[in-house]
Amino acid sequence: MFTSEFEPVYCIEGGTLQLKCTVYSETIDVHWFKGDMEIKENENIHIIWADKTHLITFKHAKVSDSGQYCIVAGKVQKQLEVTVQALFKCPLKNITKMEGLEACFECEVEKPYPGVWYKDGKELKSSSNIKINTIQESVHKLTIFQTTLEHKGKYEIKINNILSGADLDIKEIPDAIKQMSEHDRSIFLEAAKNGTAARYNIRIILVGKQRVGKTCLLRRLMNEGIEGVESTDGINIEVKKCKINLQTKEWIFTKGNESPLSEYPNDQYADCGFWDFAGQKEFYATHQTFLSRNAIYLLVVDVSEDFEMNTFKKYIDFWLDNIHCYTVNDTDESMILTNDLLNPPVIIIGTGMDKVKDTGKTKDSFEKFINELLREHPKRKHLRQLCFLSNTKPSKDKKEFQTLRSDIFERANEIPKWGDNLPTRWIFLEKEIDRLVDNEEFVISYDKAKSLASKCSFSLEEVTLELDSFLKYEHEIGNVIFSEDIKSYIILEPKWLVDVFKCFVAPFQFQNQCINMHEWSRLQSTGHLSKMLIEKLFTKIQVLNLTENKAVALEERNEENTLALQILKEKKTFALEIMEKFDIIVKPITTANNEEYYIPCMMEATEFNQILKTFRVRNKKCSRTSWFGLEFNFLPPAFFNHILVTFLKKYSLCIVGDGRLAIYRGIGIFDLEASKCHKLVVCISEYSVAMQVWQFKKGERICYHEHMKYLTYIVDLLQQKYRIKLPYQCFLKCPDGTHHEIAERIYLSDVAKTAQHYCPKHPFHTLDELRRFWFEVCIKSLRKGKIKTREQQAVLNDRPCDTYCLCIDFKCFFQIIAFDG
Ligand SMILES: Nc1nc2c(ncn2[C@@H]2O[C@H](COP(=O)(O)OP(=O)(O)OP(=O)(O)O)[C@@H](O)[C@H]2O)c(=O)[nH]1
Repeated sequence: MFTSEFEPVYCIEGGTLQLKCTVYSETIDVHWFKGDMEIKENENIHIIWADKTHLITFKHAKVSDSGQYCIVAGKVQKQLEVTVQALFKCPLKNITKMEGLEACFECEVEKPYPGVWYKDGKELKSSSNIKINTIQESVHKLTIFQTTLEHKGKYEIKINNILSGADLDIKEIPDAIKQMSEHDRSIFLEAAKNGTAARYNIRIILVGKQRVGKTCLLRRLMNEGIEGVESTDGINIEVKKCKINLQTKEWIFTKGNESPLSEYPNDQYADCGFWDFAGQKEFYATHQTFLSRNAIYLLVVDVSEDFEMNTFKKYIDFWLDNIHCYTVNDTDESMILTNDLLNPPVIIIGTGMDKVKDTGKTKDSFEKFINELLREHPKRKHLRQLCFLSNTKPSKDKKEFQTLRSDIFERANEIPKWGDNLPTRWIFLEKEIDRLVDNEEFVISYDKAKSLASKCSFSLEEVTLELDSFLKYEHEIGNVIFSEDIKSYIILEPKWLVDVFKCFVAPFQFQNQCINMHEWSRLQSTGHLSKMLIEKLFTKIQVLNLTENKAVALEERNEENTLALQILKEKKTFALEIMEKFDIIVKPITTANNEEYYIPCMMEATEFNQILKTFRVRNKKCSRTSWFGLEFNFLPPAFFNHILVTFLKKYSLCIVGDGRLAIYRGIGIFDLEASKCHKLVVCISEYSVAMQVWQFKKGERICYHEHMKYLTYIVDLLQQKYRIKLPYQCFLKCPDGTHHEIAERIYLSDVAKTAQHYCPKHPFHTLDELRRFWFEVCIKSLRKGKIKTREQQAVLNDRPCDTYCLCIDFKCFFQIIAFDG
């Protein structure tokens, strides 16, 4: 029947596929089959014959055209093997890259054809950031040099009418990395070249007044009972005990000695950590270190209390202010959710519902109360919802806590970029650190961290550089505590630092091991922290608890213990250094080169009048300058310390008669020069810092401008360092006035309006009188027209007085005008 041979046919996808046969007579009908199906003509398939020759043509062959074909002529059939080879030897592959890195799509084709690239259906051309090229005509490449989030999308290449496509996913650089230096960012990107993975963290911070039920609420959230709950000493941190399934939103807890949750994959489960802050005020000086901008805050209040009580309002205001200062400025995108919402989110939880008679009424009046309290204040924008419950008498199925868990998860989702994409090797190192923490190794040496980093394939030549960037990132997000200037040790578990802090900063109820020590009462009155007291206070932490006697005994026994002892000593020194770093303790500068530690936040308050008496300030031979001060909308308690400690590190403290240093709670008195006739007094009260100079030499007209400038400088610097915003305004006050009372303050933003100010102690003060101690240019000379340029007149007449402050230095005058404009 057939007069032709049937050889296997081969063709490349997109090309023309032709199958041919000849039969012995023109009258014979030929039918083409693939499998059982007869092939019919369509726009891609043509079937023709001429005389004895039959031909079937596939215009654009597809890979699916491959297979066994059957050609039937009368009752005879022949088999024919057809292979259509895919055009793309190597098709495009999906790519996931960290933003900022290079992304390169590549494909290889069987036959050299030109290709056209598309992104989301639109043709792409080469540009400064995009390169399109071909290697030996068969490898097509598309390179995007510096990817941004806009480059995300579907990329395709069309070659000989065949498309190959793949997705480009761009992972955003974690926010914490964006805040770091250019150098750290480039190290991060280098590490990210070897692959990245996502990691989700939720930090839930419970805050509020003491005894309102924070710890009970934490226990309830963790599905535990509330028996035996005691007042919290410091901060109770519960981490690595809870994971949340990102899909099902189920919360998974471990209890007691159950195996840790490390087997749950990071990209499918979020790590959830709880930080329960003690409510006693004494702890506030150290709490700031552990507050975070990347957290969900549960502000707990006992709604069975009288809302109208001043303390009730004060605590809500206080915590919302504390949280609000993380909203750095209005352009910080990560903090602004929408026009009406700011991050970090806050849920107010009203406990004690079992104690109120009419729950409906309580809810209504609490809502009304919050509305009144916050009104139009921007801090209101952190508030997400109010929630009412009882810890002691929950509902039967405890559904209210389940609902709260779901709400918390929803809030976490709202925090932009809450899933951080990290270089895979960084995640490995995080896991190594978790393992150490599971074995209760909370502090490790830098060398040990280095060897762990090498184990996790950190770049060999630059292991310390990459390790430092990694540690800075982990510090920024609150997983570890690391400081580049005290590198000897790294705190892997913030709990350790909380423990160190609470050894020193805690209400007396938690310090009764010191009850019999006169050093303790000395600390309270003078701030002095003796070596013996340090040792005693350290006994509060198990791992640092080794008294000298025990130590010597150990030392005598064997060498290994000597080494252990050495490490222990080093860790104690490190603990002190780190407390110094956080301004909890300080070695003040004195003329006698003081080497002793002081702890200003643990001192009891001293009456200012008492200090005036000690220094005989009311003596005729002493004159006092006006007060210059800054009044803040809100000043976090830790800033109280930071400001005072910064002065203690720069200015030499006065020494009082009995050899005591002139440091008091919130007050430092410093000698400005060797004759000790000029004493700078810095006073920090609730929401203000004020300074005055006591002059024990008459007849001098000195301007203390540089000290005033130093104060504003450090306040601005501290805000930058801690990335919080603390708006303030400058004020002046009569020399005899009290620094902490708001009454009679003359705000610099008002002084341009009047030249004289009423004073209750004296009939009035001229502005010049108050200003001349702090500002070199007095308004009088401006008024008298000694300075005549138009700009200067403008300063005199219209400019807000903050501009005056900056204008005093004539050398700067020109720049300042430009600054204001
Ligand atoms: N009736 C009632 N009592 C509660 C409720 N929540 C907590 N308590 C009780 O209040 C007391 C203090 O509870 P904690 O959970 O320790 O309070 P806290 O806010 O953590 O206290 P600090 O750690 O000192 O700041 C305990 O005796 C609890 O039993 C509640 O909803 N109703």
